[in-house]
Amino acid sequence: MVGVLQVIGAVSVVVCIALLMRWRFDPLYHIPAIGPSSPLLSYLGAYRYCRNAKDMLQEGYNKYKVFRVPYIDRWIVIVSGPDMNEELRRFPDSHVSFEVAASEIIQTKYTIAPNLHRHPIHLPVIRGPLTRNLNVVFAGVIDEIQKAFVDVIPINEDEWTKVHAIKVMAQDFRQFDLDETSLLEGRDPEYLDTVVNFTFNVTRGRFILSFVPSLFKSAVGHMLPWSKRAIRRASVFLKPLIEERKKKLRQLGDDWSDKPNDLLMWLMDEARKVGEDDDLVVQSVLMSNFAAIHTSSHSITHALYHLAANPEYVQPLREEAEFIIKEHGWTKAAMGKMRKLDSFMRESQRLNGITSLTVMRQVLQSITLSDGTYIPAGTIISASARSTHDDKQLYDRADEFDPFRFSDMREGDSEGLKHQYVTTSPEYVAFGHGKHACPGRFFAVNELKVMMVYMLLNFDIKFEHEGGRPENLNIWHSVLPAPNVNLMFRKRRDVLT
Ligand code: HEM
Repeated sequence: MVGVLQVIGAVSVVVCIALLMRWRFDPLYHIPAIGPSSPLLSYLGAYRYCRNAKDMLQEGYNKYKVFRVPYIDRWIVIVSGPDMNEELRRFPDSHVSFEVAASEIIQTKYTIAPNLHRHPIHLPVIRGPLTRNLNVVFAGVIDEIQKAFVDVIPINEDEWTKVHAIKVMAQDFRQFDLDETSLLEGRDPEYLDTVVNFTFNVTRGRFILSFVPSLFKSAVGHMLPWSKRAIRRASVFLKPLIEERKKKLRQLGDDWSDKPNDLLMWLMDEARKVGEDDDLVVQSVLMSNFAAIHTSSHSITHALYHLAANPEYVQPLREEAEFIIKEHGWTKAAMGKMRKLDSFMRESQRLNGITSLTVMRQVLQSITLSDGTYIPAGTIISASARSTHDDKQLYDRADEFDPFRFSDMREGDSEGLKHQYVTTSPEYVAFGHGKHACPGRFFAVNELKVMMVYMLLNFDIKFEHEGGRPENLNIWHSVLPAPNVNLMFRKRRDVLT
């Protein structure tokens, strides 16, 4: 018995020494940690970061130029302030990589699809044809939005109708999910659910993998069922459509005069360029929707919460929208002219960006930052969007929602474009900044504006229960609109009661 206890004691001592050595000789040891950094205790810090990332990031931002926060299974190094944000985005792809960081954080290979990890064809499509064809896509989007609203917000003539904002906005976005599949006869509910639930399943898979040691990640990752199931289900709907288009391509080639100009066709073209088949097209439709649906639905929900909390802003926004639409119709040009709305949306996103961390990169070759901090290869490094946007040196009354702060800045300003919703800068990183800033933002901004204008012009909106704007929910660095909140919609009357 004594012998067994001695062995257990000796093993425990060896494990403790090994953990202490690993901690002491961790190449990130010299970077200040927020929360405890010692072995095991750092998990308490990770638990706190999960619930309270905002405060921990703010603490680091106030104290240090470079610091680290504990994520589930690793440390993330954070830089503070616009000058460091700018420095980070300037590192070349040979030294730091957005793709590797994203795929490490999301575990793309297992939670989305291995093929997509090798051939991210959605990127050139979103950057290229989707953005170039915004005018063409725009007409379809307006049509779809109008149809979608009739489906998801059934309004009674004179009564208030209860609407669960997050759910309804996500439903709305799935109904015009960037490709002709949304126009499939009857908008098949199974396909639409597959698209929307995909995000949830990616998050679930990622969460499970975070508890799996690196050595076993591949084995466990390959066993996760959800992305395979989603790809199978989406294939049932997409593959016949893809096949039909391929047949036409074979028959007509360049003479196909009414070749569709939509996401599905652009993805098919891109897959052909990299020598891949229909599976990659299906995966990239899902990936595009993954990138688009929840980001957009959360952003608009945040903005609606501000509108419901501050009904005094409804009138100026309505007046602007009515005036501009009268002159320019429901066009992309009209959306571009709505500066107050643009500012309202940008300000909502300044305070409620979908993530507290942006400009995230994985270091491929060790780098040294301008303050002398050495960052070894393999580290994930990021800017703190949350704290940058709360910085009182950058924004007057930074903690207040001031909806027209950006349109006021644009008044008579030769740098007007600098303050529009799509523009990124070291001070405004809600869409990231630099080469890997969100490529879908040009599409998203127009889409969100059309939805806001539609709601402003057709509905009165208030919270089900009074008491102001509900607090956001922060889980790790994700910033979600308060769940379980109902908004009340009513057919618009000119005077709000
Ligand atoms: C308001 C809505 C949206 C928000 C707030 C948003 C935000 C972001 C952010 C913060 C990033 C990471 C950038 C970084 O950290 O440097 C990102 C990347 C990305 N977004 Fe968006 N996004 C939105 C809508 C969309 C839409 C509609 C699409 C697709 C049409 C899209 C496609 C992407 C893609 C593909 C990336 C990865 C870029 C890359 O790999 O270089 N996003 N987005």
